[in-house]
Amino acid sequence: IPSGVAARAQASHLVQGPTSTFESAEAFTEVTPSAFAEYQFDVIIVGGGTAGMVLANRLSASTSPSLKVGVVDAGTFNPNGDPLIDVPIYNSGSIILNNSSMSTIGNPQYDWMFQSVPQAALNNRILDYPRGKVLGGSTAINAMAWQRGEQEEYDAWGNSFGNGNGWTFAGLLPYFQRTETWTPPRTGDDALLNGTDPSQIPAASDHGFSGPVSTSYNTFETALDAPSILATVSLGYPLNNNPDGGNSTFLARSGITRSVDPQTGKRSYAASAYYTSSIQSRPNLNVVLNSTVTNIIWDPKSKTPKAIGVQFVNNGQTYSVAAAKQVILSAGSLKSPQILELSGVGDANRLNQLNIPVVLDLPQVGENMIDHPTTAAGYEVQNGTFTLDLISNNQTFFDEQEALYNSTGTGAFTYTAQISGSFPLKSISDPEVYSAMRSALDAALESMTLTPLQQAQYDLLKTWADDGKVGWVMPVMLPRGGLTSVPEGDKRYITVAFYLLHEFARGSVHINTTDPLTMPLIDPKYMSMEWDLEAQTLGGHFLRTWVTGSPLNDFIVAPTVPDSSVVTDADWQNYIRESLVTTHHPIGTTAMASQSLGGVVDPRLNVYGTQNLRVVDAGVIPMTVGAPIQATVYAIAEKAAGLILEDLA
Ligand SMILES: Cc1cc2nc3c(=O)[nH]c(=O)nc-3n(C[C@H](O)[C@H](O)[C@H](O)COP(=O)(O)OP(=O)(O)OC[C@H]3O[C@@H](n4cnc5c(N)ncnc54)[C@H](O)[C@@H]3O)c2cc1C
Repeated sequence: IPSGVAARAQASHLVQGPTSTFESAEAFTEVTPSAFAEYQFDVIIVGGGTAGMVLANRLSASTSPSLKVGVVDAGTFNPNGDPLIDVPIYNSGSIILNNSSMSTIGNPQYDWMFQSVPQAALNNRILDYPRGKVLGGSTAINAMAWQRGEQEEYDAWGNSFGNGNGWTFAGLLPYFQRTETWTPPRTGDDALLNGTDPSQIPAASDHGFSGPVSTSYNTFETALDAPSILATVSLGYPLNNNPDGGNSTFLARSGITRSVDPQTGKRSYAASAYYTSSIQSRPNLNVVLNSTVTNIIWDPKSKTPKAIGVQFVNNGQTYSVAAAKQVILSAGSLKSPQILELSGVGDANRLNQLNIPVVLDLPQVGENMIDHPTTAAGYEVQNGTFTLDLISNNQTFFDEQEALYNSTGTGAFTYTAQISGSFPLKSISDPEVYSAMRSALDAALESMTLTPLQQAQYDLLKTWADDGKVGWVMPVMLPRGGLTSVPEGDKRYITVAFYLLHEFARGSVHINTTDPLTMPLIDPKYMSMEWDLEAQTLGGHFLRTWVTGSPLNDFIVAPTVPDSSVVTDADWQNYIRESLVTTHHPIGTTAMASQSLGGVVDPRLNVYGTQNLRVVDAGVIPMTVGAPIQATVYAIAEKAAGLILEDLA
């Protein structure tokens, strides 16, 4: 059996292998920072990530108005494509191949490599917080799950936070569709669940067919995929035929949608999709790389704070670039608040302490951080079970799959986690346990001083939990080990994990220094609310139940980590405190909500109290949805592009 080292040698071979994701490598010419700073832009986009590249594309396409658009990104871009980004299996390369240089995550060439502050409720652990630091942002390093949340969750943005009908599920649906070119899943004997007929696959009418991002379904399966779905059926849960249509609960019969091009088997992401060579050659669009924006430049003549440009640092040099009409912060939910605070927009007390002149007292900047934390459980499965462990422990399999991928873009190298769906809390809890949790929650909330936004959010969350319709935990299956324990020899594993979709904890991200190149203090405050820990504990019990469902139970040998001694609530809580990590979906730090609720941006995504300044990224999501968030961020940016063009016309 080949060693991991041999597997890594093969893998590094592959790094030179695959060809460009882009139509042609010719179009992209890197602009120098000094040349970029000289241009007279109408719009400057800070951050060429998920939202930023959508805006760059849509705004520079407009003829009325016609706009000169500049994008400043701190990361790099390889127009010839990059296997670590393009080849889906490398998303988890560091785990599968036990080598972080084989992965974008944990690799400073691609990842900001943020870390949280010590988390009091997690035994003071400091958690890694990866974020994409390349053109395309976090979509270049994410796990490619392409899911939407529940209709109620989006409707709340419009109806409960004062943003109006445009920000409801129905209002956003055209923008979800505008983003994607969707390829339906397989049916019949070829389907993930044998015999799935065309009436049981997702509704084409909910999807888009001419958008930049290619979305599709896995075509490669291990021995554990279908049994994991069927196990929930044997436990009495329904399956979801159409999880992207506004009801995302329970496991997706066809697997979840993913952002992978089914023709090439490559990741489809914000740079490959929205910045193709024809877009790269637009004369009115310029992108400057390796350049970190430090602050907004304000018009000294304007009474209300008016953004007229930004400063950025490239290779130790500071540059200023002008924006005649608009500065858009799309630096992501962990970085846009930092830029606002460094520019004097934030809580006046905090800014005063750092001697930053207060341009605008907007106390909610950087508050209201909400995420999806995760706990995972590993099991050893029967010897010889066909799992993805073969990639790291069987050289022949690796070679075959590498050759297959390079010639056809199919096979194990295209695998992304596909068994997932959200489960309402009541569907996995005993009624008595649930009602005890609810009483304790009410008591806890009564003793807290809530912001108006929290009050509105918690009212909704309690209703959703009680109604038992909105998903609360999201189980996910990975057909391999390496996540909770180091795989041994030729053994085979399954990892089951669950995301907590609706935390009550509210974290924050703030600066504690005026140095713009220092990472902000990221404090998700995970499990700081007892309810969250109890909900997460229910998730732990659910994972144990899941693997007892038939026919998955036939494969299970024994739990690895946590081991079989973890049984009671207290055991699970200890395990959760020791092992919980982020699922990488922080939102809410520049929330779109009415001013009376403490919003940072209005429904047109303008920063309250300013002129010519918007935030468009995951930070504007006022309360999280029960799904990974990339599809939602793309939809927000598509909608924002329309709003901006209307306002600038
Ligand atoms: C490891 C990981 C796995 C994930 N998995 C999934 C998944 O499977 N499915 C899913 O739906 N979601 C997933 N997500 C979440 C999702 O990808 C992100 O929430 C989303 O892409 C965020 O988009 P954004 O536009 O807000 O920010 P980003 O896409 O992160 O873009 C921000 C951009 O701004 C740039 N930037 C930041 N600060 C500055 C500055 N000061 N100056 C210049 N440029 C700057 C960054 O380099 C980056 O390009 C994952 C995220 C990560 C990190």
